[in-house]
Amino acid sequence: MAIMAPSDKQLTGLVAATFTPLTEEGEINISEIGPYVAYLTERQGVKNIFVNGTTGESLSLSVAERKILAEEWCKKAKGKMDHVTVHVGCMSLKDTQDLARHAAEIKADSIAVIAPSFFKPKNAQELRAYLKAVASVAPNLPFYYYHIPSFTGVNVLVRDLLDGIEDHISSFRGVKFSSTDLMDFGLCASLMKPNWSLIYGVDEQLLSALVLGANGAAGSTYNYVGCQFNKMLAAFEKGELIQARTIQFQLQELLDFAMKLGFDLGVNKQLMIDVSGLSLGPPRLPVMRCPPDVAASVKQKYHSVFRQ
Ligand SMILES: CC(=O)N[C@@H]([C@@H](O)[C@H](O)[C@H](O)CO)[C@@H](O)CC(=O)C(=O)O
Repeated sequence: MAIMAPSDKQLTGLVAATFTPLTEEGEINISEIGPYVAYLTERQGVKNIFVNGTTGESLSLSVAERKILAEEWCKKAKGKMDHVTVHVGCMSLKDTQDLARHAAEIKADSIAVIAPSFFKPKNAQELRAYLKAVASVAPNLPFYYYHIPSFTGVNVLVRDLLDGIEDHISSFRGVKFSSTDLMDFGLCASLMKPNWSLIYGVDEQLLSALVLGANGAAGSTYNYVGCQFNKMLAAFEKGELIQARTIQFQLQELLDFAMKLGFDLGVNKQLMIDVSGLSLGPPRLPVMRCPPDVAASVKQKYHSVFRQ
């Protein structure tokens, strides 16, 4: 059994899946990361971040850019954030291992990995072998499988993956579960070990996942409505289900409105820019910038739903 580093603290609560600040020309805008960290901690009450995930456009960034970002987030989060998870998944095992090694060097608190989506693992055994090969290069870093079948097309049931996983990956610490399959999620919850975390990633139905046993939540909307979700978590913990449901319904109302107008990363990033005032720039092609009329109506909806 590997001896875990002192950074092996359990991941719980809200985790903001960060957007990547880009300049208007599409280059990394590193100078926005310090203000971004301050905005999350001070205005949203969010103390955990998930860097270079789907929201962070990781698969549209080069490995070199991802290293620069991960390094800067870790630097700026030091002493301010409780936990920095770096997503290291790429299409190639070698690139993924490279990023996993790098995350260990820069002292990230944990890593998460999606399944590759071109040549896909076909079953739990193949997925486990892939994850083991990644974890083996950073054996002291807490390791999470990141399940996001809507993007990867890898529909291996997570409960099958969990079967005996610690015999293969001693640093395994849980799952970031971004699927709407609540039966698979519930079965994972029933298999959880005390030092694992089950982090849910579909913000619009977080409350259902909390009922089933989620330890926390990682998502894009916690960047700009984290303060509301923290109220929902507090209400849930106190057993005030009606209050928790009211907040969940508010977010559903906002996203339902945005989805009808074509909610995607471009719209999501623009919403974050409008709410936070940070200069996060456009998304990277092929994702398009949010059209101004869509941005204006989603922003108006945000203010009407979350009237302070
Ligand atoms: C598919 C997707 O983008 N899911 C988001 C959610 O936060 C999502 O934007 C939200 O639930 C609205 O659908 C997160 O799970 C993604 C995430 O955590 C990441 O950056 O990897």
